[in-house]
Amino acid sequence: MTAVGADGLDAIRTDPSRAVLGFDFDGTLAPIVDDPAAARAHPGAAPALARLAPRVGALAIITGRPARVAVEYGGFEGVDGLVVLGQYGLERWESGMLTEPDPPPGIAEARAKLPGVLEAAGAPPGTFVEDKAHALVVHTRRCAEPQVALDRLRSIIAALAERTGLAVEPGRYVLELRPPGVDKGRALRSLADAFAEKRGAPPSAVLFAGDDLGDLAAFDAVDALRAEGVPGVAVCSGSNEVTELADRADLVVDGPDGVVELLGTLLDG
Ligand SMILES: O=P(O)(O)OC[C@H]1O[C@H](O[C@H]2O[C@H](CO)[C@@H](O)[C@H](O)[C@H]2O)[C@H](O)[C@@H](O)[C@@H]1O
Repeated sequence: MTAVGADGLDAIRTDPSRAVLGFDFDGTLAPIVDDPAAARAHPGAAPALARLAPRVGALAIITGRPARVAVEYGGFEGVDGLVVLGQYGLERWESGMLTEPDPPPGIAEARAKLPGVLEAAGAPPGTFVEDKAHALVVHTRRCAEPQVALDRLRSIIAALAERTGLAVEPGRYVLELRPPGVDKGRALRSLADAFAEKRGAPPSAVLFAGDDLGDLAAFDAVDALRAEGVPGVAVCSGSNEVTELADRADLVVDGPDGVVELLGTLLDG
């Protein structure tokens, strides 16, 4: 644990009612599995979030998943006060209400071209596409050599993104084509700013926990808030697939088991 991270945790425990907490879903609250449709939150996640929600300033899941999917797979429907920011902040779910924009026009073109592009690139057996309406995700986890497959597809997915006005979000054996202009850092920042506006004072502390490259933007937001005087903690849900987050984190825990254990200690003031 870094010294500034320990200060951030102390600040949360001292004044939880003004703390802003954000959690990634896959790999952080839900163990990674081969089939994205089979992912489910750790059984302790929803109960721990339900205990925290009424006691903290803001509590959010910030995920690449569609918000409705995260709510369903997480079992978060009954967690009063929880906000789910889906598709990297494009969508907002709160108290059963979902707000989402129309999909960007480039998605339809990318959807039409992607099968041909994958075939022309010689995408290995096991490669498949997850269609999230606002984004398309190319998965290689089920290939015989997932990293080799991902590396083979990187440049053609980047070229397709360029042609269709989309951004590429790389992740754990995935390359995602998604709308530009959103990321988890902006999403976390918007939560902190909304809290400050509503309460007339900045949060007492901010925490974000994640496991994948898309979570680094939220770590950047924790750093930026810290530079403005808000104590912060960046938590890495550790895995042997991604090392970049552990290098940047204040605290590394043992995957979703470790994250759920941490959730249970955040009110131990
Ligand atoms: O922001 P997150 O909540 O971490 O979502 C990011 C992507 O996660 C999903 O893929 C990851 O989890 C799958 C299920 O465990 C796994 O099979 C895959 O290899 C992982 O990359 C999801 O399918 C994507 O749509 C999300 O963007």
